[in-house]
Amino acid sequence: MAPVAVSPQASPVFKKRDGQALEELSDAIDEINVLKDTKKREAEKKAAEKKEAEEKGLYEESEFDKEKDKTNFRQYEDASDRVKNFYQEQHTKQTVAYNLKARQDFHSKTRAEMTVWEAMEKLNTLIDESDPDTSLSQIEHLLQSAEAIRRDGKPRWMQLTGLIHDLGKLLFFFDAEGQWDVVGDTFPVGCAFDDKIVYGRDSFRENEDFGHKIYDTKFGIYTPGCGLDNVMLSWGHDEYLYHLAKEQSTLPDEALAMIRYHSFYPWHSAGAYHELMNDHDRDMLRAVKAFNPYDLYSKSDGIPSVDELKPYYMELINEYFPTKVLKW
Ligand SMILES: O[C@H]1[C@H](O)[C@@H](O)[C@H](O)[C@@H](O)[C@H]1O
Ligand SMILES: [Fe+2]
Repeated sequence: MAPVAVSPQASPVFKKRDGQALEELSDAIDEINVLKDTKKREAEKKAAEKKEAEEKGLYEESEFDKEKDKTNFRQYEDASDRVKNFYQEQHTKQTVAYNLKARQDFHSKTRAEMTVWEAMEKLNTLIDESDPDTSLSQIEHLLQSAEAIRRDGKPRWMQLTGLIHDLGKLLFFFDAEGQWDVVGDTFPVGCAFDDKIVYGRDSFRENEDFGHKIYDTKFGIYTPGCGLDNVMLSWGHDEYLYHLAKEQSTLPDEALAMIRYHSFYPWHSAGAYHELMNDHDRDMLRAVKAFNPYDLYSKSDGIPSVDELKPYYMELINEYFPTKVLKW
């Protein structure tokens, strides 16, 4: 073998050993790198699988309500006068003019500053006059929804959405004119009232927009496919909390849609107003439909223990509301 240029002191034996050690070291480094790489890929794969499982979970059919008789819910014809009178008033007073004013008022000030849990406690005295299915306090209804979502193994952000979805009813304690501009099913104003709304088109006879030459036409002030973001839904707790959560939480779009549209039964359950949707709304409709059973059918579940559940939900609230004290 031809002599190699090495320093005269270096013995060929050592050189050979050094070379071997170097090679071994480089092999070891390679091995570690491969291992690191595999670990990284494994972690990425796991995260992707977890995300997929979570998302699949979101759209999977609800389990908790399998044994329930669904025909017992939302029976408006047999409902009490309290419910009937509520809708009579709501359908008369939710006009385009009122809705423009309500939105202006909303943006003009901060009504209170408090945490999500404080808001739940404040809401505790309100009994919803529009609801034929529960006379429980709102904190109990919220915990029932959240617990049903949790029991079915749905994503954490969805559990939190269940917990807060009706917190907008706090409006009642601020500027509301009654319950009619806080609770109840919602519907668009500015286009024809659909017959699929509770108690039908006829229940809007006293509304000043009924028979209006623009507002009472199929598309009214809107255009086909304009997207629900551009549609004025009757003002109340959904719209109010949606704006708040959009600005002050890190909840995903699906959660915001669940909040904004959960009372829009004519759309998410009866199939009305679909011509106004855009592609994003079609995606969101799936999420809202997935949420609906937890809102509606959990009303016949047992009464949850507020104190026992508080620690779990406090952690969840802090995860998605980084500022803790919110502007209401
Ligand atoms: O989201 C619900 C739903 O729309 C009910 O029908 C109504 O009675 C409640 O007020 C509301 O919170
Ligand atoms: Fe609600």
